[in-house]
Amino acid sequence: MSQVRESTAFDVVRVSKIKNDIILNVQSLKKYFPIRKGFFQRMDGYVKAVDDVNFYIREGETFGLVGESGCGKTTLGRCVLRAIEPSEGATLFRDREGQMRDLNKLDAKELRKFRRDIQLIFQDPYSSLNPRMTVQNIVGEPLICNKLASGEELRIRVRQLVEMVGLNSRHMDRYPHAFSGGQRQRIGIARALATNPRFVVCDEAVSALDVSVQAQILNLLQDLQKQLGLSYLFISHDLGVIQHISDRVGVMYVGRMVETARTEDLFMRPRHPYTEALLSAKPVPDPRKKVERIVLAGEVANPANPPSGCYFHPRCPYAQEICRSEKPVWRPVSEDHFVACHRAEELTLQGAQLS
Ligand SMILES: Nc1ncnc2c1ncn2[C@@H]1O[C@H](COP(=O)(O)OP(=O)(O)OP(=O)(O)O)[C@@H](O)[C@H]1O
Repeated sequence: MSQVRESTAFDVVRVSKIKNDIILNVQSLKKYFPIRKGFFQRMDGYVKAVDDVNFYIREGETFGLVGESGCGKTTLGRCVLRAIEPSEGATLFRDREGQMRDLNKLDAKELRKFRRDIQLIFQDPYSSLNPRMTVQNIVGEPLICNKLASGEELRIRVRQLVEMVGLNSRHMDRYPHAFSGGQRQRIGIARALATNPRFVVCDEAVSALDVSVQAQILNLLQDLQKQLGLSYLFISHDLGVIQHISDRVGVMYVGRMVETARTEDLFMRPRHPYTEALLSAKPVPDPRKKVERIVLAGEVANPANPPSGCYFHPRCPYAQEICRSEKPVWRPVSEDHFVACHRAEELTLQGAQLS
């Protein structure tokens, strides 16, 4: 625990010291993309894609990350994987010996070791698989690259993985084009699981699929989680999917985490006005149970030039002077429920009907 920083504005550090079931603890994470202009590519500010984000994920849990397009979900997922370098902050990950290690401080060699433990399932099962490779080669590649299997052992391991995701192992010598979208996503999952990871980032993993196929893949991910003890960071813009799969949910707005809570708590008792508005737009199967839709005024803020104070204040129906001038502190409002809103303790907000 020596690498835990003391400087965060709230209690995640304390939480992680008390609870040893946290696998990932993200602290004050930032990713600012430089904006360059003109012939000389002069620096002209930053896009604050991830702006001081804090959250944690427990072992064996699914943490759903939701928010409008462009709010920074993908960038956050990539920073956690260190597929892109964060600008600042810590990503503490529990290693197999139980120690929390800051992934952002690891050198290339150490990071390679961790890469086996942390994998990514992509959104698009059509473009993420190499069309010139067979299923055997696609799924086997991470095993070869990490020197985990070769020869007959490799073939046996790939067959196990392919069967584990519900595909017929007789089709291992076929190419991706011979499979449907759902089957391709199963191949992508088998590949992600090849190195026996403990933590998987699922970035819009079912968004490109038909609704009936979505349900099958979500069920598969849940079965695999139970079987293998996986922890997921599940990124989606679809609240229905997030509600179905997540144990806890985080809501992002313009690069910032505005609220995290257990799924039922977040849906039934939101504490941030943006979460309330997002939930009010969620489709429900029974229209008689529809809650009043909150139509937000104005546009989503520009992450290159965010507003002062709370980034949501220009659109917030509850905004007061303090919201315009001061950034709200990220703080716990009840167990496992964190929020960044000046008025979180005094507002009673409308929840959603659970479907
Ligand atoms: N490489 C980059 N260079 C500059 N800006 C970037 C880069 N990647 C992302 N951004 C910007 O960062 C912000 C967050 O983008 P990101 O793709 O993470 O959002 P998102 O919530 O995943 O959106 P979507 O659901 O549409 O994928 C956006 O304003 C985007 O334009």
